[in-house]
Amino acid sequence: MSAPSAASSLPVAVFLSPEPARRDAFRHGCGGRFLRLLVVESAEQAAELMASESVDLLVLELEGYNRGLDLAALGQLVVSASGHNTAVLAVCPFTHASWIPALNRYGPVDYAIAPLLDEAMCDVAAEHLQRGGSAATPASLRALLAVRTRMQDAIADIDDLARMPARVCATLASFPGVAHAALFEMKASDDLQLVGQAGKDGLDMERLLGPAAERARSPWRHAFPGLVAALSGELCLLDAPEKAGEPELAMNLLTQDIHMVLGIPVRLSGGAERGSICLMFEQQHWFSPEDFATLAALAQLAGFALRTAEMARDTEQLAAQVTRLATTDALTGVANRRRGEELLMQEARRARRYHAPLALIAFDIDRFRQVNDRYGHAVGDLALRTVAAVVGGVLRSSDQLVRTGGETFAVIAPHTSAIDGLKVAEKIRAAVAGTDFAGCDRLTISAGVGQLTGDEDPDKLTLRVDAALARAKRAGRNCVELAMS
Ligand SMILES: Nc1nc2c(ncn2[C@@H]2O[C@H](COP(=O)(O)OP(=O)(O)OP(=O)(O)O)[C@@H](O)[C@H]2O)c(=O)[nH]1
Repeated sequence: MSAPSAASSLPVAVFLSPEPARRDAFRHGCGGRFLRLLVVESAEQAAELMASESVDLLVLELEGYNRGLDLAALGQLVVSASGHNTAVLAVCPFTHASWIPALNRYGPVDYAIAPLLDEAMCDVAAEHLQRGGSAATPASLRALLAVRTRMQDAIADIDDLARMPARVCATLASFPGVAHAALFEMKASDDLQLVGQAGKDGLDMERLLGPAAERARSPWRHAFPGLVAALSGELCLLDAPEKAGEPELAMNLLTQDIHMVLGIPVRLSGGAERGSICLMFEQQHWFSPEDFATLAALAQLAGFALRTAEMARDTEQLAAQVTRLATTDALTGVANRRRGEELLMQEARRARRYHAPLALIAFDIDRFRQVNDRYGHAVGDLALRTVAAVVGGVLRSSDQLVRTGGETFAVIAPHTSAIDGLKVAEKIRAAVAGTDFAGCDRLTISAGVGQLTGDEDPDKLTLRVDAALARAKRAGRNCVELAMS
């Protein structure tokens, strides 16, 4: 690029905007600053001009492209500008900052963040030309690369997945100039959750943005970069809070000494799920193309971290569900036989340790075969569910009801002696006898009750209680028998 040699020979500039009003405004406001200022409406016109005469500066006014940017056409223009030694300045709307790294892939492009007042725009263009574009800042890139390495370490610690989002934020907040880092995740179409934050004391994203429930519908969703990036999937760079057009938001940020906010979209899976990284800076910071590439890599890592944490949560839930299925009787919802055996072993150990009594009750529905035979299996099933519900309703919360077989159940009753166990069994018998069963006659149960003795094996107690239950059947049913010791 050829810098202006003297004030008398101001450089030649081309200003490209699809919007006539913007072209007029720039021509009137900034025309006097250039030896020649040519305004054009399309990339083709700009390319023709650059081919026919020497152009020092090409200003791409991207605000007019909100409804769709022809990246390939503008990219070709950047390629041609770099071939002609023409400096390129993109004036990019803050909500579409991803256009900057996208254009950077075609060649060197400096940027300014819009909206800009006309006067400020002329100053930026002139400044840009005088300093010969923005120099890359290796120190900032080094710092960003160091953050990336620390982020990889933070993610590699899979032993503490629940704290991963917080670790990721703490790592992001260590980038020089970042006062606060936050991670947002879309949990549903209107549920944007703050999953982690770290930074300067007193800076709290919840307080800044208000209640989580309204975040995705907040009027600031078009203004605050963390929200814009998560909701639209666009890189959003607000380099001055007042540019967002939300005075209250600007005041909140400036009160906290925040002068720049960057929102980087985060992809959570191949689909539409997404989130964002939100970095708040105390000072403005210029990003080189390498910086943008590193920020994109950080967003990928953050996406991986969130996905991993989510997968860990899913696996935990799945494991809990498998355990529940493996230990629960599908028909009645009470503990199944296998779980019952485990519970009895556990309670026997506890009873011994604390020298507390433990009672076991086994009960069986009387002549249940007749229910099935007369009314059908479906009515029988419903009766079994009703028995489980009725008995569950008369037990203490510390008692465990178990379905040990087809129409046989057991109750493990901690801190319960044989005498008290007899009372519980009697309560069960009376409750079942007093219940109306849908679709069939009244039902009764027979029960056997026993108390764990000394160092008795729980299996032995089960045998004694089953024998007592058999005696209750022989005694005419609808009664309770105490197990012999
Ligand atoms: N509907 C239904 N019936 C079941 C289920 N499991 C076992 N049964 C039935 O329960 C009945 C048990 O019959 P028996 O063992 O002869 O005992 P009973 O008819 O209750 O007679 P007593 O126990 O001697 O009073 C059988 O008809 C089984 O088919 C089940 O899950 N659903």
